[in-house]
Amino acid sequence: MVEVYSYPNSESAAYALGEYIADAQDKALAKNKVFRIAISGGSLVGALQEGLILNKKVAPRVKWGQWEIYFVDERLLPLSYEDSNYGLFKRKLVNLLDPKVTRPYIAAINTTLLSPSGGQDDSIAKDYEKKLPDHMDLIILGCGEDGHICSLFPGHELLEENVKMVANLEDSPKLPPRRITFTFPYLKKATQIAFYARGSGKKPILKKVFSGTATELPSVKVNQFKKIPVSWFVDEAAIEDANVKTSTYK
Ligand SMILES: O=C(O)[C@H](O)[C@@H](O)[C@H](O)[C@H](O)COP(=O)(O)O
Repeated sequence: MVEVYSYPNSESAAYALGEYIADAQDKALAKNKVFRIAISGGSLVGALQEGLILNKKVAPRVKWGQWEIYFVDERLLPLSYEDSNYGLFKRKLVNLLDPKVTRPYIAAINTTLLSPSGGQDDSIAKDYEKKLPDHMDLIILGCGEDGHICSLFPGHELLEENVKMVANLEDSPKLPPRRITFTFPYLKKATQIAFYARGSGKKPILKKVFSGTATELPSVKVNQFKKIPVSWFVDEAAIEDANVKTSTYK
């Protein structure tokens, strides 16, 4: 079941996403001691800053010390590099937290396995897979202008991967080229999944995603997951050409 929550601008979409995440946290913590969430890179990280820190209604609800944070994909670079999703998340969120706040566990790639040749990239993927819980309470995805999610790109052989939960690739069309990524078998284990997409640049792809015919797109394959609630948080600029019923969260 897919819900599309649309807002006048990207900030209000991010604020609503923050409330949805806090609700998912509360649901998970009612059953377990930890909230296991996997996030994407890109514009989502800024939205998480808005929705979980700047959003003063949600910020006090976030129990960071009980969070385990994973990345649905990661670029195979040192964590301090501009393009590292881990580095971006630390800079944009964790470093902004009050020093008194207990820090979340954040699963980084094993950088001792990094090499210029990429000779151990498959070991980085295997090592990351070992860090993963059986499933995530929540996975938050972005949607690329080509409809990719994580580092799963339209037409790429990794879309057919049905054994590995985390795979590596060296030919990402979105730079940098060497990455690890969740695969569909792992995405399908999530309790719930949300997307965040903003801006007029996403208008063409969201029109395709909700056209009912673009079944080959990775983001559409997620919409078709059985038994996993999928929620999109979008701004009007991104969704206005899509033929889909929208509402607002809660
Ligand atoms: O590491 C990555 O590159 C992201 O995980 C990637 O999957 C992202 O979510 C999409 O490319 C959308 O990015 P934007 O939201 O910035 O367009």
